[in-house]
Amino acid sequence: MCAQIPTVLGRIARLSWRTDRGAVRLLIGCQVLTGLSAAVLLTATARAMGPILGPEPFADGLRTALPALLVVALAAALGRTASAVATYAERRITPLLTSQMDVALVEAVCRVEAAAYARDGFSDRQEAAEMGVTRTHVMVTDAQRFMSALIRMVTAAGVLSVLHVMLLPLLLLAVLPAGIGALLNARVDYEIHYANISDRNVRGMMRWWATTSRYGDEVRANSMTDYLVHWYRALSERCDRRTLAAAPRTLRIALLCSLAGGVFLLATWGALAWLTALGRIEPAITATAFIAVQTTLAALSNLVINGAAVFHTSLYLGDMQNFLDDAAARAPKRGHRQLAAPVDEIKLDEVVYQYPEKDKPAVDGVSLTLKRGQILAIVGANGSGKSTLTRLLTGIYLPDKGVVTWNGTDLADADPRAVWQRTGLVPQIFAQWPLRVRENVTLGQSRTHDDGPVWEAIDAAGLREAIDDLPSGLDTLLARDIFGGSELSGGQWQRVAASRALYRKPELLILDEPTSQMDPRGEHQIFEQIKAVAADRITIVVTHRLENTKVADHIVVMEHGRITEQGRYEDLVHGGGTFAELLELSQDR
Ligand SMILES: Nc1ncnc2c1ncn2[C@@H]1O[C@H](COP(=O)(O)OP(=O)(O)OP(=O)(O)O)[C@@H](O)[C@H]1O
Repeated sequence: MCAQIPTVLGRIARLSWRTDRGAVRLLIGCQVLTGLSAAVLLTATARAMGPILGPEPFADGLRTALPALLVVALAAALGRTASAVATYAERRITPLLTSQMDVALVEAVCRVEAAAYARDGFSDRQEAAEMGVTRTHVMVTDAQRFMSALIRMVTAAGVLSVLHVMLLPLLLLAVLPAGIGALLNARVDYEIHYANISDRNVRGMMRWWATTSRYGDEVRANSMTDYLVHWYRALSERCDRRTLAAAPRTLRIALLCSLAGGVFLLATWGALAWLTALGRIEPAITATAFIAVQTTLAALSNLVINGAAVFHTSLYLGDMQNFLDDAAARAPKRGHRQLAAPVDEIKLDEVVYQYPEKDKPAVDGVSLTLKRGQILAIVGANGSGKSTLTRLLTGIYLPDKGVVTWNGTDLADADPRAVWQRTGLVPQIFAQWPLRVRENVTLGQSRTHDDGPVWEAIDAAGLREAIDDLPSGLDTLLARDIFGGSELSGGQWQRVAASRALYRKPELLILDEPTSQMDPRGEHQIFEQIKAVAADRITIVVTHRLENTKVADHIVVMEHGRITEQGRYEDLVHGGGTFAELLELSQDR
């Protein structure tokens, strides 16, 4: 365990150095000053005690000792000032370092291949890594206190060794059990933390879902509150049970270590008294010995306690580093080929994709060719693979077998940014960003000071009236939970999602159930818009409203991950297949 401490200290030093070199220099300077002042203080104390406790009259002794006493006072003041400045330097580093770690974690998660989210335990490992960010808060403080205690201990121990060689080993034995206890308890804490990760992760997610105002109506009207609170409490109790189950273990460790430490401490004081009684330590410097023992004891205690804290932190930092390494390994490793503009053809050739932990492919041997100007409609039962197919078409997922090409370039070889710069997606479940209207439309695009294109996209989705009604138009914050924020209706939010995709003027426009929450007027407008802009791009519409597929040049019907029927609307309506059956069912009311 102790072997890890230098490595962790080195890592903390490197991270801190990268964050604020000036503060690190200041911190190191203060540490050195603290150590020096402790050494000067002890030496000057020894000098002062000689005349004060010597044979000459007390007043004369005091006068003789005055210069040494002044040095003691100055050293003490210097030590305290250095310690205060060290705290300031540490406070300059910690917030920046914590934010850096936090941003690194968020960035790592945002940059992994989307397929990584479906990997078993990814989310739990992320939760474990979050603890590393939290511990960053105390990391520099722990390291600084450890180093400061080490320096104090070295200086005080030097003085103590001069007094008698036996005193230092005895003191070491007195504090060692406390150190071992702290390390063992750190390990127990970490084990409990690890055992609770899954439950804590689920609890954190459920906390958000249960308390966000977004789902407040559903929670109340469906009488979910009691169940959710009960469930939340049950999860909390399960975590608490694990924590409590470890309490006797930590008590045993603490008691045994205190006992051993107490015995050795008694032996140290006994040894000091014995050495004084035997005259091995002069009575004149017994007071110095007393202070040296006290100082070394305090420094040693701080050393082992902060050493254990550094070790404790290292466990969580280890999790965070493992997660960051894992996320880096899961970042897209595709080629760097750029795409020739415009995108004239997107082709899927015998494409297969299976989610991890699933026993059947979600998309199973699909071949398809899309040409610029074409509108493709994808229909099929729930779970037939439509959304997964759109993820393959955009390169969000790469196929397990087969290839997806854009203008003949395999997406596995293409720079994903080049692909996504040309894509506009309205997913089934879209984000309702707690941002202003303008940012909700332009998010991900370079900033423009002209609102013309934003209004154009808003008009295309029929959203102008709703935006005009908002208190600050495009500047209105769309977050009802935030002071000054406003809220839109479900259909209006869906129009925002459509505006967002249209604003990008993408070469591939994918709309997955884009009008599921819209009124007929809104739905009509969106499909008119799709037709109006179709000539410049490839458009894909995924829908269960089969009437809407009339806009499409080509329709594919998916079943169990395969294309089982395809053609134009009129062909499929009279084809006697699944499409005709589904259409008939939708009209049978
Ligand atoms: N992220 C995921 N992880 C694991 N399995 C998934 C994931 N997303 C989808 N699946 C599975 O893949 C299959 C196809 O899902 P997909 O979402 O592509 O269907 P869909 O046709 O779009 O369905 P719907 O009409 O309900 O939107 C389903 O069996 C589903 O359970």
